[in-house]
Amino acid sequence: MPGRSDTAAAPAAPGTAAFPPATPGTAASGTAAPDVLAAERAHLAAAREALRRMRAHAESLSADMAADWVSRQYLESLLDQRVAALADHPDTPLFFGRMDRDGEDARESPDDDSADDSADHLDDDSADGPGLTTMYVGRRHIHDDDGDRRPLVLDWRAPVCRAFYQAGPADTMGWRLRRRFGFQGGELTAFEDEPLDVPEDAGGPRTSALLTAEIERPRTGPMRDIVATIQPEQDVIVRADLGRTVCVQGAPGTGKTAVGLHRAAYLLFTHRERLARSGVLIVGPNRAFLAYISAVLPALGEVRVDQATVDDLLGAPTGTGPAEASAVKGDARMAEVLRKALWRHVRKPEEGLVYTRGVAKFRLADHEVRQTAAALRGTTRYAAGRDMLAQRLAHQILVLMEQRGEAPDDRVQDQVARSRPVKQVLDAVWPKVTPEAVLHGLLSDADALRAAARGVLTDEEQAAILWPKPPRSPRSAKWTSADRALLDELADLIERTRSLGHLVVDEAQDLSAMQLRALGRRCAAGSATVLGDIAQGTTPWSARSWDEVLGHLGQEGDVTELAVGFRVPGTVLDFAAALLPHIATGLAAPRSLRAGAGALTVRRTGDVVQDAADTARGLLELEGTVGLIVPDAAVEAHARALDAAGVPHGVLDLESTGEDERLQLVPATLAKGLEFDHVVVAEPAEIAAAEERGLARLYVVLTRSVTSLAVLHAAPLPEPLRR
Ligand SMILES: Nc1ncnc2c1ncn2[C@@H]1O[C@H](COP(=O)(O)OP(=O)(O)OP(=O)(O)O)[C@@H](O)[C@H]1O
Repeated sequence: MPGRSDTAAAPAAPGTAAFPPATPGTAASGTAAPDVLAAERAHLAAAREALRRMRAHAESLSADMAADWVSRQYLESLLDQRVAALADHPDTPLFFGRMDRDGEDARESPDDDSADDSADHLDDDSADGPGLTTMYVGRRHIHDDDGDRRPLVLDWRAPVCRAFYQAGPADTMGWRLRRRFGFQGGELTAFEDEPLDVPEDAGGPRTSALLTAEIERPRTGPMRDIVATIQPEQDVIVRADLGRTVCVQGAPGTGKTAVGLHRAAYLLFTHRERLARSGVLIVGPNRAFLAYISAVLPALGEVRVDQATVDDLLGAPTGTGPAEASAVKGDARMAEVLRKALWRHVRKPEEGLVYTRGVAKFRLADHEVRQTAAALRGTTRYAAGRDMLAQRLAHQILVLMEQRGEAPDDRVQDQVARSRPVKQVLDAVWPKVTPEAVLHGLLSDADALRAAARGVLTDEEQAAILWPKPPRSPRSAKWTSADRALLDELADLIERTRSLGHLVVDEAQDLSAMQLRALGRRCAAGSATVLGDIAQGTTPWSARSWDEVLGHLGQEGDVTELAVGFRVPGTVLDFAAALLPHIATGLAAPRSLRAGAGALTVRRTGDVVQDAADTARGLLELEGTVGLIVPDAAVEAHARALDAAGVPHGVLDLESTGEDERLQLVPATLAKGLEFDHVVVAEPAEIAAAEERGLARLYVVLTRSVTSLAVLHAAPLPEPLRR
């Protein structure tokens, strides 16, 4: 896909004047506007020049003062990163907003907000904005190089910039005016003023032409950042404390993914050092989705955030299994079964321990070994327990040596612990195991499974997961995606999984309890941002409630809801919402920011495949991206029809993103999380019939468009969509 050249803030809406009014009666207008625009352009030029000087300064720094080679390499790489971060991309505006308040500008710099160092030092004092009467908000901090390093642009993540996103008439946060800028390319072409010190209801509800223009700006490639137009309710989530796990329920297009990515960028800025050590990870449903969101964090200056699918983390499946087996294997009760299965590997000793030193023999009776092993069983991770058993047995031998008048030291204890007789006892009593060997043993052997699952799984459930034809060895086993989560659980029972600092989990409603537990281990010492929509759950184990999800994740957190849809126009959203009562009772119908907007066509046709190709070709005449979303089984037929009609297109599959083509042919099961300016959906009934939660899949598919949706069908529409 093409890289984003205009990561910028909102451009002027096509067809609007250079100074689009934001709020009735408050816009820049008349003769004042050109002056204002000229002054703002002058500030942009000054900021650009200051950035050039900051970069020149960074380039002049040398790593030569480093004490040794390793430090020099490290310093050099930091300096390189700093120079790269200070690059000025001509198409990216250096600021997108401005705030004003009355008073004297104290001309002092807020705590250095630059993202190069840890910003852990940004304490509460700086949150109020020290002394500035005007501040410009942008993607990165830029300062003058005069003595007091006056900030020309503040990083949007600095505490003081919270006001740009959250101040309103109800709480002005000490500011008088918010100004948003519109850009075309790198050119500042428009501004929009919003006075904050007027009563809330004066002049009717506030709408921002620049926000609407930004949302409706045609898509050209991967997802873009929303830093210029983050909404107050989104900003609260973005800036939630690192220590807090936040769970966001939101209808399609309410900005959950965008919010999760901006939260990652915010946390990295605010806790740079801590998170550089512990790490931040974004988990998404598949590679196509990760590719789609991959440009957002780099555009925000964060290039070192890992993005992974659950398969990347737990290991790609090498086989598939029946849905009933996956459902049981995904259930949280499996954790107990696995725990029992693992600890059954610790066995009663048949013999004691005899350790020979010189002519002396030291003996521990079998009941002594048994007691020692029994005292440890289940109190630690399995591997640590084995090491501790070795040390305890060695210690008991040492006591016998002392009783004989010897004076052995710690080194002798280590020798004994590593000796052959102790190892033999360990192998008999507390053998080394691998997750694969334990699971292979469990799923191959009805007796072993019964022993571990007694009182936990029913006979039918046990039968569902028992392999009908067990593979000969763990190595030859074909592991399914559900098995991978079980292996991960076992791996953690054997050795503790390392926790990261923060995890962003998108489309979390689709994860099984066991997958959530696996992710929970990876943020056990940190926190998480959990994003999803119960109505878009398409797996047989999809979550019914967020409390349940948080419970499996092992995190305490607040559930918040995003209610306003930014992507999907009102007419399209209303059409899709007819499915809601059938897929998620209790969820309110989503609300679109652009209530009256959007073009919806529902057409019955004799030849869906041909009609879809023709419709897609017509849509390519318009600006922006086009998604042709079809039943998985029909992808090939549609690809052939597009080829025959000479319509250039990419085909999305699990590994690819359809490359650079504006038209993407999308199997229904890969549409989740994606969006296109124009969407054509082929044969909804077939999409709905293809899987157990097919209506939920259809809801996902119907909510991917920003501008228009065409639904083509030969078979009757699913009942809830017949109007
Ligand atoms: N504050 C905003 N300003 C501008 N655009 C926004 C804003 N919030 C969201 N959007 C845009 O709305 C679209 C939908 O956002 P996003 O994909 O994050 O929604 P979502 O809730 O994750 O959707 P889904 O559940 O369908 O995956 C994106 O194009 C995003 O850039």
